[in-house]
Amino acid sequence: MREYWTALASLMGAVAFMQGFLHAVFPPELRAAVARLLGRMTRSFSPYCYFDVTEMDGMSNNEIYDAVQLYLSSTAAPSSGARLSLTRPHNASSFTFGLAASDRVVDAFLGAAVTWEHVVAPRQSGGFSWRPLPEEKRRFTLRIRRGDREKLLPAYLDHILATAQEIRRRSQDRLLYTNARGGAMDGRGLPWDPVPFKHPSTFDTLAMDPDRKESIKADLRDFADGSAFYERTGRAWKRGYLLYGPPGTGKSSMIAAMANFLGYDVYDLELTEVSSNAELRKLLMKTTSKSIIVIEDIDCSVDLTNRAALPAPAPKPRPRPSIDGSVDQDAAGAAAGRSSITLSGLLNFTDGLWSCCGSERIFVFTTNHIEKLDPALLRSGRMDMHVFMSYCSFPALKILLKNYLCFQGDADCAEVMRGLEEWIDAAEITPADVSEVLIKNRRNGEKQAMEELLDVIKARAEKRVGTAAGRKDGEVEEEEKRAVGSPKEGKEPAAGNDSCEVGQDEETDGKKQL
Ligand SMILES: Nc1ncnc2c1ncn2[C@@H]1O[C@H](COP(=O)(O)OP(=O)(O)OP(=O)(O)O)[C@@H](O)[C@H]1O
Ligand SMILES: [Mg+2]
Repeated sequence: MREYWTALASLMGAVAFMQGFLHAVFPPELRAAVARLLGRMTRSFSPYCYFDVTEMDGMSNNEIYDAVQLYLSSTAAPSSGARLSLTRPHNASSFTFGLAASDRVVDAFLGAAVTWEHVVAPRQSGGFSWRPLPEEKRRFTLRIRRGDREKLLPAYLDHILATAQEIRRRSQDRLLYTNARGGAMDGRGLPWDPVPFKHPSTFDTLAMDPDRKESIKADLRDFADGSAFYERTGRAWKRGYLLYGPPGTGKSSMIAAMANFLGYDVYDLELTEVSSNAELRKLLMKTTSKSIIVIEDIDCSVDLTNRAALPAPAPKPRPRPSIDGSVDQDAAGAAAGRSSITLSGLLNFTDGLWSCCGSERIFVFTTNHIEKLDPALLRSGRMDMHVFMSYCSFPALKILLKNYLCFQGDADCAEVMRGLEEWIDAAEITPADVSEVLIKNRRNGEKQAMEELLDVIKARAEKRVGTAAGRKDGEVEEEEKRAVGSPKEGKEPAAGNDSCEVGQDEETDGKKQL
């Protein structure tokens, strides 16, 4: 035993001597160069190639690293044995999984297997940085077979980026953006202010004719799945909706329902805060795809009619005429200290070449007065769908009763239901007004709440009939014409221009009238 310990001690002494000798003869730089050379030689004989995706790209975050992390959260099945880390992104209400440090996961793409490794090493301190850097250096290393490199790489990376974007969209709560006054930029140089969008309106809670609702949902679904269609037909991947009807009929609720249905963000564009067409274009360029761009009350936002001849105010500097002699409208508007957005500027926004930067965007305009809109806005191809939000119909009322009173059609309410069905159309009451009555009476039990509603509806209908009878025929007709969204559901809407005179659910030149 003694000899054994003696032999071990002399061996360790020899190793220590050799190590000291090697360190003295071969400096660290030389050793590192030899290690690199050996690594290169092994790699050149290896059947695999390796790609590093580092967390930091210079001083900024590497977008691809984030995307890979998210992507692996969807592919790294727990059965693969990988250890997953749990995170919750900013503004999100759900958790996402990621690969933990020094773990590996195997993925397959186009029939080829690839391996991802998450490598974490401590960061060497030293060096000055304006921005605090993470204490660890993290990277993903992708290993693929040499022969698969050509076939896989670009397509696989595109697939990862697209999947990560989709996961982010699903896990992240919607955002509602508003444009800052006068195009002012925020800290990130963006003209839009985001807030979490948590509107509870969905197509289930929206009170409208079920067939029309289904057809709008189908249209939205077709749009969202229409990537190949839009590419094949050479059309920009965007769609325009014009929602019109009296106040309180659910136009804004419909926009929220659309956003929740598709999982899109909403850009609420306040036109009165935009001073020129150029600014409008900039705002458009800073929107992301998979979003709904909304202009509410388009008829009152800015005066979009007859803007061809903007008079230059006398005391202010006159706008310079351009080479062709025409007056610069933006400069004229700015000189006048007001918005100089023109109709053509707005049409370019939705229709022109600029509208195609980015993709998968829905434009929604709302108005209470469709007859006030310039026909150019309503022409075919401008707004693909014209949706008339009507007064509360009986099928819509049933949805409200279900939502507010959990009413399932009890037999002892049959009488009052018949009354509601009889009077609802004549009352021309909005879903907003019906909701108010139901909210106020919902604690009194469903039957009493419905009876209260019937009283309100009857009183309204009688008042309407009485008022109409008290006037001369001509006056009534005149009022009918002026009345906002006077046509009832199913009747032809009084759009006052050619583009709206199509039957319900009929499609003309890709534009639908609902
Ligand atoms: N069709 C509807 N289905 C369900 N709720 C509705 C509907 N219409 C109106 N409401 C209720 O009335 C409120 C006001 O509706 P909303 O703001 O969507 O109307 P609007 O048509 O946008 O009105 P405005 O023209 O004044 O902007 C909503 O908060 C919602 O609760
Ligand atoms: Mg509204």
